[in-house]
Amino acid sequence: MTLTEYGLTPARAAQQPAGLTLARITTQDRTLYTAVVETGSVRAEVAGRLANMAAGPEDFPAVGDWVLLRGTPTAGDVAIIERLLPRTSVFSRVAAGRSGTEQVVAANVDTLMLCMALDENFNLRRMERYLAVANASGAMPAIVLTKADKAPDLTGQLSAVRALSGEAAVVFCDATRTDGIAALAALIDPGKTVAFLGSSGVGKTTLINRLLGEDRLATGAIRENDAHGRHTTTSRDLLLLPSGGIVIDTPGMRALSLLDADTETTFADITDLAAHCRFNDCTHQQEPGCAVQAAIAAETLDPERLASFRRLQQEQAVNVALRGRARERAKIDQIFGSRKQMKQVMRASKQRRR
Ligand SMILES: Nc1nc2c(ncn2[C@@H]2O[C@H](COP(=O)(O)OP(=O)(O)OP(=O)(O)O)[C@@H](O)[C@H]2O)c(=O)[nH]1
Ligand SMILES: [Zn+2]
Repeated sequence: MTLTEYGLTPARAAQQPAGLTLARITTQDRTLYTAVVETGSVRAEVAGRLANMAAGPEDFPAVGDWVLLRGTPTAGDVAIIERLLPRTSVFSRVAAGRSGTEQVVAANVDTLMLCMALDENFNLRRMERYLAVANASGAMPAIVLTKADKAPDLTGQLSAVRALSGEAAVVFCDATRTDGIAALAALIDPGKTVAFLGSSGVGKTTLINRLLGEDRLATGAIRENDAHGRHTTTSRDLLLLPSGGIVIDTPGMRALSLLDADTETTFADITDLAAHCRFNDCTHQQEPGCAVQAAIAAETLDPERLASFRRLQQEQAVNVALRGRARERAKIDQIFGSRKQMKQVMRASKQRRR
């Protein structure tokens, strides 16, 4: 086993200072991690406080992260995580409990496979939402249309998706055929990390199993769900594919809540049009000289796409506000223990100054 198989690049390798060992997190169970080093797997825990840690839960390692371990642990050791290396991409969700608290579920995904079935669940607005999330994450989006055997109008559906895909590759799969996922497999380069996003039942497990090779893992063996539908087997969060790719498969990754969205990139056609509106602050509703409304009148822009753009923008604004507040709370808790204690500290320091 070598770290290159786990996606180590020369640029990452250069980030290893003397006395510390580079490792990639493969599983996480609360504060206990498994990580791979050059000689194999180690169990790892975070040092009391990460050297470069700011404050929030987003600063803790997650599956896919590159970290630096204290000393030179080898396979089977229990290691201490000293530092978290910068991420190329990050996926978060709102943690259960306190509203707005961010929880990182995966990091350093190169390509995010946005999965949608071509059957009756096909929905272009949902794909726009996935694209907005992917475009904000730092990972490259790719669109994977599943269940091609159930497509009522494959050609029409493909061109509708291509019209909104931007830079993302678009492939379709039919898992009922032996060669049905070749186009997907071709998107996964050796040493690159991918993850699958899509609603329940679109066929993500089926695709991952196919990529792993059927003889290696039978369906159902990858994920042993408990009564709450969560993984009980956490040892399969980061998987090596026989073809040399890496798949991150965590439950939080599969159904993403919209924490970050990049509507500018995702709706580049609309933002380009808006640049030609007469008024800088045009809301594209009934202003004169609105280039967006003109495109709708000319039937070159789908009004539903404009509605989708608006909806995502509004949701994003709310999320940004919520997140700002949650981050502030987390910082206060970390520094002072609680808001109440912070107030006491402030009062005391005010009195001292008098
Ligand atoms: N007809 C058809 N059925 C498929 C195809 N791919 C998957 N299925 C079926 O769709 C169902 C759901 O597939 P899964 O792979 O479990 O879906 P999933 O996205 O992993 O679902 P969750 O685990 O709930 O997230 C299964 O019954 C599969 O056999 C396909 O290409 N064509
Ligand atoms: Zn306008």
